Amino acid sequence: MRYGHGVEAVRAAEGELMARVPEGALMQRAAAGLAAACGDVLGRVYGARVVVLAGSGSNGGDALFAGARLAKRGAAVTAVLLASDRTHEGGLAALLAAGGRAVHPADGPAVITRAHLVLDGITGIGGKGGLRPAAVSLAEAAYEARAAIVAVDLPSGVDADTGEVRGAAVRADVTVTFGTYKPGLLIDPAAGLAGALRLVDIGLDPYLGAAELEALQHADVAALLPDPTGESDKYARGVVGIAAGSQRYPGAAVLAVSGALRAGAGAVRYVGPGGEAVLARHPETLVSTGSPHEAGRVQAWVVGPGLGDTPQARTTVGEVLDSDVPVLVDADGLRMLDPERVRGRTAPTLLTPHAGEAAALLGWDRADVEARRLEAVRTLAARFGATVLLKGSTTLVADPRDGTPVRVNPTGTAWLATAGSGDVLSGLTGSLLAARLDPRDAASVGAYLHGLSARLAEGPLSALDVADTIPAAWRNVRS
Ligand SMILES: NC(=O)C1=CN([C@@H]2O[C@H](COP(=O)(O)OP(=O)(O)OC[C@H]3O[C@@H](n4cnc5c(N)ncnc54)[C@H](O)[C@@H]3O)[C@@H](O)[C@H]2O)[C@@H](O)CC1
Ligand SMILES: Nc1ncnc2c1ncn2[C@@H]1O[C@H](COP(=O)(O)OP(=O)(O)O)[C@@H](O)[C@H]1O
Ligand SMILES: [K+]
Repeated sequence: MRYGHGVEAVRAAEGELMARVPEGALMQRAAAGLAAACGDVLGRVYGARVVVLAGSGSNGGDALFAGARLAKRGAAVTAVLLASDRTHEGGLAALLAAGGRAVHPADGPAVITRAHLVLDGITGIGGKGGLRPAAVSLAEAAYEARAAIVAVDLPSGVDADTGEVRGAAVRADVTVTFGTYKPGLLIDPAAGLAGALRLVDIGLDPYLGAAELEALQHADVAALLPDPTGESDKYARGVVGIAAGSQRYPGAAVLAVSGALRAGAGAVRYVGPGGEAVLARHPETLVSTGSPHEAGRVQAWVVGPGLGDTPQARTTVGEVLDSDVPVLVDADGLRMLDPERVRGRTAPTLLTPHAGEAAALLGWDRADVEARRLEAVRTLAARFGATVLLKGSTTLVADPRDGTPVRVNPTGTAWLATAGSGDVLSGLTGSLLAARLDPRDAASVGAYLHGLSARLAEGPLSALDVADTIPAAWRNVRS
């Protein structure tokens, strides 16, 4: 598991730790890890041209001390001092003593043009808002120079706590972060600017407290996958009910059923007008044309994909919500939700909106959901008393229980932005709910397998390709 902590928790932990170690020790640990990462990026440090963009705080201090270490190993290091009257004194002194030099920002672009590596030490967790104009032109010069850009702790200009990007920000190839992942490194749009992440242990762990965010890794998913045992029968493995599709969108039914079958459901019961299309593709499906309560026993329901917005669809959603098993509501089903009705359910509910659907549920603009994903998903979970999986470039899963970390899915790929892939996710996740995973686990394992399937499919893919690759993703997690 990867854990993320916000600025307040990091500052508190730093305070505790600093009281126990010699002054400056943490910054030296950070700088040593940073210099080692720069060495890996450069391949050969001796003779490399390195530029340090040094802001006024400790982030600049980390970068300057790392620059000093690289200078000692034979790199030609130039610091561009963004606030020359407030530069970290010890860091600058160390760099100059190691043979580095310092220049004014106006001279920055000329040295950046020739650099092999640019260290972004403008702001870290103390940054407020986007980059200021002097820094913007340096960040642009670094980007144009095609130098490798290594961000110190965070790409400067992004919001460490939320992943928001409110102005200009550095676009890094690698971010070397200290002690723990900050939310802004894991959540888009900021995460998209961080490049590859590298965590340097500076000894904060014992003082960090409960995580705010979690990202599952292969081993975590492997431990949660519901593999059948010798005693399993189809009921023990989980029967999932799918109420999806319409005359107009029978394909949504096929895709949701595909997702469920590929994710190990013991059986899939389908209700709705798409039965013929479902059977043509998946003859093993138990199809009925009546209403959900006539379909027979299921361990979880998926309702909503391609359902349309008709009185019949509303009745279907209402009946499913009346059931006493976990329910996943997606797509059209989300338009028919009353928070009180969801809150009053006896079994868990999982909502899986994309940004547009989340915006409609919240009464926000879609762009605001995309900019403030963490706030959006938490607000929805609290309002509905439900687990919420917010889809998109970073899929987030929030639980209504207080203090439960939000899960961030690390496996997505933009190739998933293809019609119908969300329907596959709903069936896949419904199958995990039917296998009795806790809704938060079902949602985060579902998103993980879904993203991994798309990655394994490599390149352009259709939603059915995603479904067909789920077993390979399952094996990949197991291997
Ligand atoms: N002090 C220590 O021993 C350690 C410090 N670390 C580093 O210290 C950083 C936090 O340091 P600070 O609290 O000094 O804060 P930062 O260095 O992140 O930034 C604060 C400084 O930047 C200025 N600033 C804020 N927003 C700005 C903007 N948009 N444009 C330009 N300047 C802006 C502020 O005026 C302030 O001087 C961490 O991110 C990390 O890099 C630790 O990770 C390692 C241990
Ligand atoms: N830029 C992106 N990067 C990664 N995943 C994405 C991106 N855009 C969309 N996705 C994923 O693709 C799927 C699309 O689902 P959805 O929006 O419901 O589409 P549909 O209704 O066509 O099935 C979701 O799993 C979502 O997380
Ligand atoms: K930085």
